[in-house]
Amino acid sequence: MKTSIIELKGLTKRYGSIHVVNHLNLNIHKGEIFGLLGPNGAGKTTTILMMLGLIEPTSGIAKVCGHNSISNPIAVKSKVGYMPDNVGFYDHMTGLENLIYIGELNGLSSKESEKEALKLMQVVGLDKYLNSKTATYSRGMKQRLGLADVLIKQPEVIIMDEPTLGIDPSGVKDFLKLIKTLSRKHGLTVLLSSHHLNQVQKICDRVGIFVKGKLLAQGNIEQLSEQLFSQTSHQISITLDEPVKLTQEEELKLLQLAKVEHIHKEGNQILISCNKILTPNIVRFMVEQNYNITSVHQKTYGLEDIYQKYFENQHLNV
Ligand SMILES: Nc1ncnc2c1ncn2[C@@H]1O[C@H](COP(=O)(O)OP(=O)(O)OP(=O)(O)O)[C@@H](O)[C@H]1O
Repeated sequence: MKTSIIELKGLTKRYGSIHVVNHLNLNIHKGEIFGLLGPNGAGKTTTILMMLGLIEPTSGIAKVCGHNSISNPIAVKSKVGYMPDNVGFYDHMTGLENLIYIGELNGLSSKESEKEALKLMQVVGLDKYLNSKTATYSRGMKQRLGLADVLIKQPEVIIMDEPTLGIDPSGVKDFLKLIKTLSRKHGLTVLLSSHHLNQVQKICDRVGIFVKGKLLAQGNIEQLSEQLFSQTSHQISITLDEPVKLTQEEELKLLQLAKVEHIHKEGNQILISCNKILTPNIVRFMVEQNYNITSVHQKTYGLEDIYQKYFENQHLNV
């Protein structure tokens, strides 16, 4: 059975009459990377701060590593490394000095802290910038140093608020890869909040879609896709060497293939929606009808599609 590291039960935060977080139930398991996704103002930061015991919930329970965040925030803080969206450093000190200082604040001796800091600067890829003042660090370098700050505490859980904000695309890729490697290597549980879907999709084991304080859905990409696109979960596009001229009879036969929902023809292309992967059957059918196929593309739904469906769908029920 999976061990829950973060457990939220009916977690609620109200300011006046406004529910910023509304009856949130969520379990995050040991070693998993969970992405809390939602637009600005969804309540992600408030949720994180309640998990850390920094904001008191109006009602409900938040537990991290078995400790109640409200009654035992110190125990929670000893297990969690928190990286806020804007990590601050002492700009007049070097990256290494900043990290050693954080190590000391977390109870390491100067010697231990220096040893650990040197190791971590290498882990996060800042070994060439040990002695540069953090005032000269780029945003991406600061995020890496922020991660080292978190790791020097040897946490069991890492919570990151918008960790990729303001980093360039190649920096983001490297940074997320680093998080994934660290999580897998050390069995670290990672919760990250973000609205950068494509990035998150690459490293998260599961995501939760959070809007106006409510968790609308949670699961891995395949599960969410299945829930949302169960009627037309697959689209196959076939390109021919000439404009598509399916006869009515052919179209009917195609529709009779089990699970074909819809056929759309445009120029040399035919787009078929079905709720089961039927690519081999459809290709065989087209070949049997003597059509020359130049390409076949099978669309699978990604997080971008899932997100869009939740946020841009007129029927959104929140
Ligand atoms: N102390 C407060 N008093 C009143 N409203 C607040 C307070 N703190 C947060 N809010 C409101 O709660 C809502 C959720 O804020 P929160 O910062 O948790 O969202 P978020 O999902 O982290 O968004 P962002 O990505 O913009 O940080 C916002 O509408 C915010 O204005």
